[in-house]
Amino acid sequence: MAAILIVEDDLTFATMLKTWLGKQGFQTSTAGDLSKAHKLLEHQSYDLILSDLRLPEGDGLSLLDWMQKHGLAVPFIVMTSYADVQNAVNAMKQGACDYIAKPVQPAMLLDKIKDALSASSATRSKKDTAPEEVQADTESRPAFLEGKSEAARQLYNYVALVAPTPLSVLINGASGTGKEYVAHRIHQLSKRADKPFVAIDCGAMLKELAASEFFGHVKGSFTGAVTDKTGAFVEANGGTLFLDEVGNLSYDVQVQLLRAIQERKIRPVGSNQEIEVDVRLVCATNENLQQAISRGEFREDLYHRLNEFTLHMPSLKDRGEDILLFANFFLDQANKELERHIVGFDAPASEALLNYAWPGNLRELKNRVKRATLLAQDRLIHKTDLGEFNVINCGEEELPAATPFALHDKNTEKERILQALQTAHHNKARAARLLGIDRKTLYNKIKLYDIPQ
Ligand SMILES: Nc1ncnc2c1ncn2[C@@H]1O[C@H](COP(=O)(O)OP(=O)(O)OP(=O)(O)O)[C@@H](O)[C@H]1O
Repeated sequence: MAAILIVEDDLTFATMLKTWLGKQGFQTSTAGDLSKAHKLLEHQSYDLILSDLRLPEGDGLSLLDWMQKHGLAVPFIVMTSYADVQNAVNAMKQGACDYIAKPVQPAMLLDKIKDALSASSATRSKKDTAPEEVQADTESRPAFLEGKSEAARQLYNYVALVAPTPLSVLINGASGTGKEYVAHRIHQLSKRADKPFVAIDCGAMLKELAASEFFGHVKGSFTGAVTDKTGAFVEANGGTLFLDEVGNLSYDVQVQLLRAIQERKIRPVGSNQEIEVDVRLVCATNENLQQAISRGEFREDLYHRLNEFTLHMPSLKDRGEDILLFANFFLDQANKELERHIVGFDAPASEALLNYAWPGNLRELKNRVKRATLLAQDRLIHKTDLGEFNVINCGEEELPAATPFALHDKNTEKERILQALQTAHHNKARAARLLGIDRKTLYNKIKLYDIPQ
């Protein structure tokens, strides 16, 4: 039985319509004004909306607008007087599927309702019949959104310019801003798109195994080398090698890496044969490598090799217009993953999303939206579903100088690391400072305790 919402301030007419539609086999609710309509739409699902054009506190057009902002795509029929036909046409331009002039002729209204309902179920089943296509697409490459803010426009202009060139790219930006996603994008838009994209997390790599990770090894070359191993350079041959957290490489490994890049040859550990390689390097860092150079921790010659072109990732708080776009994008992803059908965010939730400083950037937004999708009781996400928004500023200067989560006891170590990561919004540099350990140690412990990243 299709459910219809009647939005009409003339109560007598609304009741007549309700009774008559009920007799035709429809389930109906009525709203006398916009706020009641908003409330009903937030809590219930409708198959069709029948709305008067003129309403107290606004009109049918503003209801359409509200629905679009909340991602509600429900067939919408406007009821209007003859004098208002131009506005009805405007409503159709804005997304209404039909209009009917008052006084309403019941037979004509019934035809229009049936047409609108069958058109909408046809669109739905068309969407439902192509799941494999959607599936294949989302599985073969990461689902990606660019955004519409000025900062995003500039970033993707640069990405489009640099991607097809052979230049090595250094992407810098705070944790969770999407550096790895941009690296993928560069690969997809490059001439190497049909060759491999290999990602190495230098932050999580043990110093002793780094050479083997990059260049491979031959069986028996060191204790534990029980089989031959192909390194990342050979795996990525012809394609792109992405080095995340490149600032974490030890000095020795930096020397070996520089040599491989300069000579375009590598030698697996324990082998005396050199292998020619052709890889494009894209690296990411959330620390200031120039400062690392001045401290003598990062080689300047390697820095210049890796940094033929720099991309700076904007923080989410500087991408105001993109916040709700990403929130809805992550909501779609979460709905699929969690098999839920949440349709959007209510006004206070949207406002909270827009006003928050997002210290954990896109990663934090994605996590909050996923959690809210799971918790939401209604069709729309409310502010309370999104959790607390009181930690507004997590800038370095705000961090306590002491190490409140310091690791003293092996039994509680994992729990403390989890707490520190949560407090630092999964920014590992900050979490490491809170714990009083360096970032490499934190990465090793994350691996040791199998903490999801
Ligand atoms: N453009 C995008 N479109 C869709 N999702 C994105 C996009 N950018 C980032 N994300 C999401 O945000 C999360 C964080 O992105 P990513 O891992 O690329 O950030 P990062 O800057 O490399 O973080 P870190 O420095 O901590 O490694 C990812 O899990 C991804 O799901």
